[in-house]
Formats: sequence, C-alpha cells, structure tokens
Amino acid sequence: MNPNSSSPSAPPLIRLDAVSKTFKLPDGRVFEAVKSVSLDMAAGRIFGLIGKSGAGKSTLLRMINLLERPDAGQVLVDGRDLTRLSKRELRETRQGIGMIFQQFNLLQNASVYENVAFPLKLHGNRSRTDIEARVRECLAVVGLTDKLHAYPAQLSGGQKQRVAIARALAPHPKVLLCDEPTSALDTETTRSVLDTLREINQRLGVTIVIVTHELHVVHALCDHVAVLENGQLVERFDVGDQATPRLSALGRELAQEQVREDILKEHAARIAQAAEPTTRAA
Ligand SMILES: Nc1ncnc2c1ncn2[C@@H]1O[C@H](COP(=O)(O)OP(=O)(O)OP(=O)(O)O)[C@@H](O)[C@H]1O
Repeated sequence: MNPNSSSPSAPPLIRLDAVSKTFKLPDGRVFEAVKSVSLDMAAGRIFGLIGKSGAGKSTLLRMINLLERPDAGQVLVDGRDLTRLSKRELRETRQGIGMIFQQFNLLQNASVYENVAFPLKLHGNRSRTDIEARVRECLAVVGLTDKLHAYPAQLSGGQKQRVAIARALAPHPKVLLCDEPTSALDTETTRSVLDTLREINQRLGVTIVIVTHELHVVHALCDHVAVLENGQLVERFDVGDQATPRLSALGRELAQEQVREDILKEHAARIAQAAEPTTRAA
C-alpha cells in the first residue's frame, strides 16, 4: 500500500455526495449524464473511474473541480463544499486540484516555461525567482528540464503530456484529475507517463483520479476503481481484491486480466530463475 495513504478511518479527501448532472440536448430533451452518484476517495490513493463510452466518467471527474457544476448533490474536497464557494474562493480552491486532459491543452504560442509558469502567475504574488525555481522543479519531476525554451509544436505527444503534468503540479495540488491522459499516446509512451504519475503519487503524496477506458492503464496504475454504467455507480473495489465477486461486466473483465497478468508474471519469473545458473556459468 502507498505509504502516503490515509488510514481507513480518516475522512476522505474527496466526497461526492449524491451528485447529478443533466444536459439539455439541442432538440430540447434533457439527458441525465450522472445520476445521484456518491463516492468517497481517500487521500494518497490512485482512483480509476471506468465505464463504457458515454457512461458519465468525464462528467463525474469534471464535477470534482466544478468544471461541471452538479444540478444536485455536494462536492467536498478536503472538507470544503465546492458548490457553496464564491467565485474567488472556488478559484483559490482549484489551486489544490490540478487537471490534465487527453489532448494536453497547452498554450500553443507559449514556451514550456511559460506554460508551466502560467498558473503561478495567475494566482498569488510570487517573485520571478520563485516562479522560475518552481517551474524548474516541476519540469525535473517530469524529466523535461532540457525543454524549458521549447514550444509545444516542437514536442512529442508524451513530452506535451509531461508539460501538462508539470503545469498541473506547479501550484502544489493535493489532487490530480486525469481525463484519459494516455489515450493519444503509443504503448511505450503510455508506460512512461504512467510511471511518472505513479511517482508523483508515491513521492509527492498527490491523490490521483483517472478516467480511462483502457483496462491495462487501470492495472498499471490504479489501486481502487469505480465502475459507471449509464450515469450510475454500479460498483467499486480495490484492484488487488480478487476475493469479492465483481458485479459488472467491466469489473469481471478487469479481474480476468489481472489473473492473466499474474500468470504471465509468474511465468516470466520462472524463466528468469531457470536462466540464472546458465548466466553465472557463462
Ligand atoms: N455538454 C454536454 N451537452 C450535452 N450532452 C453532454 C455534454 N457533455 C456530455 N454529454 C453527454 O453525457 C454523456 C456522458 O458523457 P461523458 O463525457 O461524461 O461520458 P464518458 O463516460 O466520459 O464517455 P467517453 O469515454 O466517450 O468520453 C454522453 O452521452 C455525452 O454525450
């Protein structure tokens, strides 16, 4: 278990209490995207939100920082009900909740430095030296200090996502929301971005909530999962818990993949063990 995880009795860092969201469609009909979902997320964990396309995952994620305002229910982050804050208070509170997106959302006409410095210049009155030190620190976390003066167009997809992560980290958030962060990346790049996210969770204690439709991402990163179907929460479980029967098709699929992966790992370990004496003899 992550050493940064809070004890089970500690209050959750994030509490969604019966949140609902409807959208008005162009033809006048009302569509219920999220239907009275209640979910607690403990500090220090990596939490996956999974479900089929259109299940309401992104809408639920965007309610955590009130990019989508729920029609009903409460959103508590670190004990504060975001739905009751003034615009100024909400702006301040959002400093503690970073977010990254599938398409990176970088400022195209700004350098890497300017992109990462942006949230720091926007809030508070930090000195230039302070800002520069923090930008360098965040770029070091994502392994991109050499790209300080590059522009987004000069970077690969993986590098762009790393800049976005550095920008999200700059104001020292407690929570990092990730909306399909690796869907636009190839397998190798996905792996290294997931490694970086894990390191941010373990080393900096940042709680991560990630929306993904890729089950291998859940395996590689998450320790807890919530499954959404048609805007409703159908189940939640610890990824490592194979004893409790899964209620949803996706939950079962995830369990099967876990078993397959465990077998492969065991197999690889056996092969490595068998090869050892030969290596020594050579
Ligand atoms: N602004 C909006 N106006 C109207 N409908 C919307 C709006 N945003 C989302 N929806 C609808 O709400 C439903 C849930 O959308 P959401 O993006 O949360 O799903 P999702 O599970 O993240 O899906 P995907 O994996 O395809 O991104 C979808 O049917 C979507 O079309």
